[in-house]
This record gives sequence, structure tokens and C-alpha cells, in this order.
Amino acid sequence: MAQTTTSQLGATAIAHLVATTSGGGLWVSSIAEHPPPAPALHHLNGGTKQESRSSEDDLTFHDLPPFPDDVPAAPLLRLSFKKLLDHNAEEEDRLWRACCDLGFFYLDLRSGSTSKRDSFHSDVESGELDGDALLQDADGLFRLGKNLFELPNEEKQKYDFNEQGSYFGYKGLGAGVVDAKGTRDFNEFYNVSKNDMLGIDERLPAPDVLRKEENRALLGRYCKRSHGVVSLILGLLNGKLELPEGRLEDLHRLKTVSGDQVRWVRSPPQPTQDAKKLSLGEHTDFGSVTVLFNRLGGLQILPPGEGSEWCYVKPLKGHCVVNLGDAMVKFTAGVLRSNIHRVVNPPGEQGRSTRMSLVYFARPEDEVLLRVLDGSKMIDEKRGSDDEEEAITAKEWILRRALGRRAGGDWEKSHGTEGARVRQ
Ligand SMILES: O=C(O)CCC(=O)C(=O)O
Ligand SMILES: [Fe+2]
Repeated sequence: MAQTTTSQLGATAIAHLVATTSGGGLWVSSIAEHPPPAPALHHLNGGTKQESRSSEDDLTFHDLPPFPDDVPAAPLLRLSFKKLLDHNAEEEDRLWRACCDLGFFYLDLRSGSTSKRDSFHSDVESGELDGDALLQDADGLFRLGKNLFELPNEEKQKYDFNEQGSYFGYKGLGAGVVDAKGTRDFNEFYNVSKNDMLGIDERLPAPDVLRKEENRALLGRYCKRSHGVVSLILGLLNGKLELPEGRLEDLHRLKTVSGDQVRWVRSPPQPTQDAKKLSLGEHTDFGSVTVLFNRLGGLQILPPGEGSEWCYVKPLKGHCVVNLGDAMVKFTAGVLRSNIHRVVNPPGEQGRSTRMSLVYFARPEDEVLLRVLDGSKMIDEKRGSDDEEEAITAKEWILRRALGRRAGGDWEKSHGTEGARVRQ
């Protein structure tokens, strides 16, 4: 399997280091010696005039304790969904850089929507392209998630399908592991299948609150709208990779059975102030594109480069965080990057609150083989001799990765493409 190498690390995805667009090395050493302070907003948005119109106030969750400004914050590029929908070339370039260099970026969803009849998108069975509506759905799902986790543990436990070999449903606090030694995690999560919500596969047993029609409808809309964001990104990456038209989207059709899922992750505050349990162990996502909504800090990424340090992804209101998973690394022989990340207790004052996040994982359709795609010169140039060794279906790969991280699972099988490049 080809790995991402330092030569890919252009500095443009690292918005606060403006000195070079080609010197991965400069960025690497700078970040190691001087962990970046929390970036000011002009850093987060890459400093363009138009984007700096957003005031810090608009990006803050005022009902929550503040994200501290004295912790190292990850300098993700901040992209605009609206500009991507408008085919803004500069924004498309920034998307490309973010996906090659770091594999993580913010997406400003405010005021981004397009009519389904838009000629560019009309024939894409991809989902709905409406950023504001997606933000509203996410709000609704944060409320629903709260109700769900308030159910008694024995009720939630009925929907843990690990024994049946399924990763959908519930995982209790500490039922997963964060390392090879078997250290327990410190989160509970619930995975809802897109197949179930869109009625393209069987209905899974679920607690009453998730069986209510209005909540199923909300989850279904959220799947469609998140999938719309994913399809837009896949289409743009497809173009940049010069793959045959529609290649990536065709591997991720909305109405085809896949491991796509909605997940809520919830962690209580740590029992004592100096407790440093990992809520979620370090990992790369194993699917294609992840759309993540966070309100409290705690998500950390380990930027590429020798000696780099874990830094926090500051939650921004009106935005989701998007990151690429290992399937995109496999498809492109490492042209695109999936970056390692983990979840720790929220920083500063936020650490006393219960943290919940909401995720949409888009994954290749179940029967898709995870192997390097044909038809792109750029990918061909990166193709290594060992790239064809492991061609398993997305379904098998996801099961292996997901269940390997459960207590009693096979840790070795939970690894993705991250191993050799954790510290590259
Ligand atoms: O909770 C978060 O912020 C990230 C969750 C995550 O990385 C995952 O569920 O794969
Ligand atoms: Fe993740």
C-alpha cells in the first residue's frame, strides 16, 4: 500500500505558515519547534478579504464554555460550501490542497444551497445540496442524541450488535479499546445505518426514540444532505485527479447499500481533573469522506511531519469539519491523505461538560473493491508495486476495522493506512 510521504506536504493547507507553498520541511520543523497558538480567524480562513467578514462572534457557541485560546489549535483551511457550489476555481484549488496535504478542513455551510435543477448537479443522484438545512438537521440530531443517551444503560445495551458481527447500533462506555494493550475507551456511541433510514435495506431493531417516524425522517434527511456534501467533494476531487467523469461518485451512490452511517459519540467529563483517558483512540477513518459536527473541543489531529504534536480542532459554529478516510488513500495510491486523529477531554473549562459529536461517515458501496483506481495519470504515477496485494470489498474492510476496535476484538485488524506514516 502506498503511503503518504512528506513530499506531498505543501504548506498551503497550513494556513498560518505563509512562507512557502512547496516546503513541507519548513512546515514540519516549524510546527515541531513552535506548536502553533490557537489561530486567529484570519488564519483559519486563509486571510482572504471576503472570508474575514465573519466575525469571531458568529463562529462561537455562546451557550457553551469557551474554547481556550492557549492550547495548540490545528490550522485547518476554512472552505466555503457556497463557493464550491458556485464552481469558484480558487476555492476548488484550496479544497484540493487541503485534501492532499492534511485531509482535514472546515466547511462553512452557511448560505450554501443550490436548486436540484442546477444543470451541473441535476443528474447526480447524490443527495441534497443545502448547507443551512444541513445545519438545522444537525441541531435537531444533537437534541435527539441527548434523548437517546439518556435512556437507561440496559435499554441501550439491547442494541449492541457486536456479537452478531455488525457495527451498527450501540457501543457502551469502555466497550472499545484505544490501544494494543486493551486500554478501554471513554465514550459511548450509536451508529445508525443510512441503508435503514433510506429504506434500501432491512430495518434494524432500535429504541423507540429512533423508531419514531419523525426522527427517522430527520435522520434520513441528514443522510441525504450529508451525502450531498460528500458527492460535491468527490466530484471536485474526481476532476482534479482527472479520473473518468463520475468515477468516484459512482462508487458512492446514495441509494446503494453501503456502510454509510450517522454516529453520535458521547463522553462524560473525566472523573478527575488530571485524568487523561482517551475518549477515542488515535485512528484514521476507514471510509471515504467524514462530515463531522462538533461543539466542544476534544478532537485532536497529529499533523504530518517528524516531531509534530497533537493539536486541537476548534469547533466553529456554522461549519462542519470534513476529513478523508483510508478508502480515498487506497483509491488514489496516496495522492489524497487521511490524517490520524483522536478524541481527548475537551480543553480548559470545557472539560467539565459532557461532550457529544455528530458524524456522517460516507463509505464506498459494500461491493466496491478497495484498490487503486485506473484512469488517472496522477494516480498511476504514485502506484506502487504492492498496491494490488489487498483487494477486499469495502464491506469486509469496514467490518474488520470497526470490530477490531471492540474489547475482545482483533486489534491488529483494526489498522488502516496510517501505520507507516504516523510520524511521517
Ligand atoms: O468526536 C469527534 O470529534 C471525532 C469522532 C471520530 O473521529 C470518529 O468517530 O471517527
Ligand atoms: Fe474519526
